[in-house]
Amino acid sequence: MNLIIVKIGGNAIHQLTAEFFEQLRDWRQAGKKVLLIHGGGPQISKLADQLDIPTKKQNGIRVTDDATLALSKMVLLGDSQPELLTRLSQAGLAAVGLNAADQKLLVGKFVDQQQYGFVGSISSVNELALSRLLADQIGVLAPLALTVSGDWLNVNADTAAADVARLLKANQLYLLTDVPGVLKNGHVISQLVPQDVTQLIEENVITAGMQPKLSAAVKAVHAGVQAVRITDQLTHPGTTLLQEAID
Ligand SMILES: Nc1ncnc2c1ncn2[C@@H]1O[C@H](COP(=O)(O)OP(=O)(O)O)[C@@H](O)[C@H]1O
Ligand SMILES: CC(=O)N[C@@H](CCC(=O)OP(=O)(O)O)C(=O)O
Repeated sequence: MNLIIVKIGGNAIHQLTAEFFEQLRDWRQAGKKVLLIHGGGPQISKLADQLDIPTKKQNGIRVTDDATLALSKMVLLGDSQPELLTRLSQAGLAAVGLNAADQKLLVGKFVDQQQYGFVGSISSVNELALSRLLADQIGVLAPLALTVSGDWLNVNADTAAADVARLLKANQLYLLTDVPGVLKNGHVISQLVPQDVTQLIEENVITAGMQPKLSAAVKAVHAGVQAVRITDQLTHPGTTLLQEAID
């Protein structure tokens, strides 16, 4: 699909600039379909803390029991998504809020129920419905999925964005985060290919939240997404992950 997917982390929702909205406007005017996949992790952790529900993460993934799942749905669909939609509306951009249950948009499967509880990855997307929805508005999609038997699953937002990009063969995937790109010795690495990622993980240059982000990104380029950009601003080049190096 002629599609650009942008993942916006929970922190990034509060740091969107005028340039961000201008870029979205330019893409829409050029006839591109745009899908935003939002996070909300810091907000989920904050509410869990206020409710005395312990936060447990393994490999950057939230271990999600019944109470945490209920809380995650409430925060993502009741706070993070409307917040982003408000910003888009204020910028004069037509947008629609979406979740897995709308026209079975996202079907998911458990990652490892024993280890993570109600955590999933995306196994299929209702491409026809999504394509129609994105014809005349920007889509704003929450990182949740429904299994075929109707269980809700919490999905890491980087994984959700990369899964959807892979399944729809999006042209480009942007992972907006709180750093200007993948850093080595304090400098942004401008271009990476999958082998570099493996090496930088072994060398402990890529750690913490950057590791699941890049693993998801590598899967997306292997599946045919032309480029994945990791940056703090749509208008900054950041780090580009490509399947093969170009000069
Ligand atoms: N090589 C690296 N370059 C940049 N950031 C890195 C690197 N290794 C680990 N990180 C960490 O990864 C973080 C980004 O991942 P994460 O916190 O999960 O972001 P988000 O919430 O936007 O998904 C950075 O803030 C940084 O602390
Ligand atoms: C399973 C899992 O880890 N889900 C994430 C979904 C939100 C997310 O990823 O938000 P950020 O991008 O803001 O971190 C979570 O519960 O935090």
